[in-house]
Amino acid sequence: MAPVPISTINVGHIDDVQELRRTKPKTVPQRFVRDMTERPTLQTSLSAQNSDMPVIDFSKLSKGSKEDLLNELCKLSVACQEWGFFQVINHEVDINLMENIEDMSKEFFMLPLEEKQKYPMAPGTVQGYGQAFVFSEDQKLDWCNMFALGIAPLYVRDPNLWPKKPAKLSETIELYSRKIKKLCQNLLRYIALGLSLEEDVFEEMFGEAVQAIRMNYYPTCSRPDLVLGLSPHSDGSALTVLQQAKGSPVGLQILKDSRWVPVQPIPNALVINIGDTIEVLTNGKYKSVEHRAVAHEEKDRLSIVTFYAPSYEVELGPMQEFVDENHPCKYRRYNHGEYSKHYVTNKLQGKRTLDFAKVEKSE
Ligand SMILES: O=C(O)CCC(=O)C(=O)O
Ligand SMILES: [Fe+2]
Repeated sequence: MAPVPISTINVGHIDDVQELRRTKPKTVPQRFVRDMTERPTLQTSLSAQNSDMPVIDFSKLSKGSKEDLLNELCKLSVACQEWGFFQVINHEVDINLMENIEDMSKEFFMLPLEEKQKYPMAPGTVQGYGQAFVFSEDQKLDWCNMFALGIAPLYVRDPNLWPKKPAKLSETIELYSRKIKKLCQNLLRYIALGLSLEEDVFEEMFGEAVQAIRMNYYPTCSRPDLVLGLSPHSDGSALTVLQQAKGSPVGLQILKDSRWVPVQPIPNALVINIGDTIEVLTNGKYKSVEHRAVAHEEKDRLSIVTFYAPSYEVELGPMQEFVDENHPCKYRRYNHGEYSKHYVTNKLQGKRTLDFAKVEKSE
């Protein structure tokens, strides 16, 4: 994703959260303390209640009877309309591979700071080790360390940022990303079928898809009630695939009916969410839902997140199938590369990133 001119950015000193935790375990610097309205303990956040987020059985889509397929497509469609999120089980991504990437990512985050800082995330960029989307000194920081890499096409890669330690992490990321790509391609096919579209419509439209990976490591926090692990946002992708490491506490929350609903991890499942691209293409029928992560007092948490999006050259807008007199066109057409630039620079303004493409209502 295109960087903002670095000369224009002053982000001040950004504490490394793991170091902060190690050296001053009781301290939460002011820059991490959220305004009252953003804190996770407000009445608006549900904690006791489990979410009923739909669970899709991938094997029923790929290998089931015709009846299984139709039932599961129907569930998938409801999930995308009402939740924008679902968990997928029996997804054909090898469990050992998932464990390997988890273990190695944890090992990476446990390395000394000097080692991790060999791959720095420069202000205004979104690849490398550090905090993404920090653009100003006044901005609140997330209680999180991130390590992000562009995966595909090859031109989005920065080879200097691919880690040398642990020895097999880079190789594992490569293999994992190929399997997740396959899953995204398949899910997009089923999403198309569930919308009564040709099954290859998204793949053909997207061209050479852009794929990126981000590991989010949330250290424990002495005051999880004051901070956020990750600020509220919707994803700028078409689809996002999120793996929660084994033993992770509940951390992801999604905004549903104006309440923050926690996502209960299901062992070996992957969490999938609809990103902004699919919301635009379906003219808002499928939702790119806001979500955030909260910190935890006793348990650290790791998530491994893949973003799958169209090629930057692609022009996007609502498909004609989703626009009629009852469903007026909500989004204008735009270039996905331009949108991606906007996404990176605009997250700090607390606006929905899709406002970029909203069609103004004329009275
Ligand atoms: O760690 C999580 O659960 C959320 C991650 C996420 O939303 C993201 O990386 O975009
Ligand atoms: Fe996200």
